[in-house]
Amino acid sequence: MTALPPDPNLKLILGSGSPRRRELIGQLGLVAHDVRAPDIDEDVRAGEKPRDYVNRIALEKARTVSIADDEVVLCADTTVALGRRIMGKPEDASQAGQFLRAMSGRRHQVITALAVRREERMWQRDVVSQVKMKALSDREIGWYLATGDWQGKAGGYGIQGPASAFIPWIGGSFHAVMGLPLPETAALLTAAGLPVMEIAP
Ligand SMILES: Cc1cn([C@H]2C[C@H](O)[C@@H](COP(=O)(O)OP(=O)(O)OP(=O)(O)O)O2)c(=O)[nH]c1=O
Repeated sequence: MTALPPDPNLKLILGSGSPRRRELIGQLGLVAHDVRAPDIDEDVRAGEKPRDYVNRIALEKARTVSIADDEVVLCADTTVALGRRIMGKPEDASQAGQFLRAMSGRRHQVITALAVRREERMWQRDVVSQVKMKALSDREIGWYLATGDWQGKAGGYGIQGPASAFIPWIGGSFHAVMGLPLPETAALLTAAGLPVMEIAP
């Protein structure tokens, strides 16, 4: 991964409509100059493995967002994998319920892929985390679905919200499960020349 020198005039574009990602870049002390949500087809290809899928989607998002030469765009994709099964954002509460029943009492993986682009150069990383979900009763699933918190979240749950009551253990990065691994994000943006964690002279 080639690293470019820091350029104080470079502007950060958040290539994501996810409010979680906007909040998480704030933890790195970053404020996006603009937010441009990518609009791409997120369908899984036949036989595609979860890790290949998320990396492909993150790259496609970063290619799709229009940027000027003094801008760098950060895109990400998060998906839940139960073995080879890919669980994206559920279409409705019934599908969210199916996902939760499938994950109940088991471990699954959450993969977040990052893609940073500046002009035609691309920097990419992925982070794989393991998440254990306790055995869920129908009552617990019903309660969670009624909160509406499952909407717009891969696998139909958010570790940062009420579903935290279902997750006794994770191995990996909490922030990556939530949508953006922070050390890796800082490293990719730094490599692309965006000043992150710089001490003013
Ligand atoms: C597993 C999990 C996912 N999520 C969220 C993170 C992502 O926003 C979402 C997965 O969908 P993504 O397709 O990664 O992102 P998005 O559609 O929300 O936004 P964009 O494509 O514009 O970047 O699921 C949580 O917030 N908490 C969790 O615990």
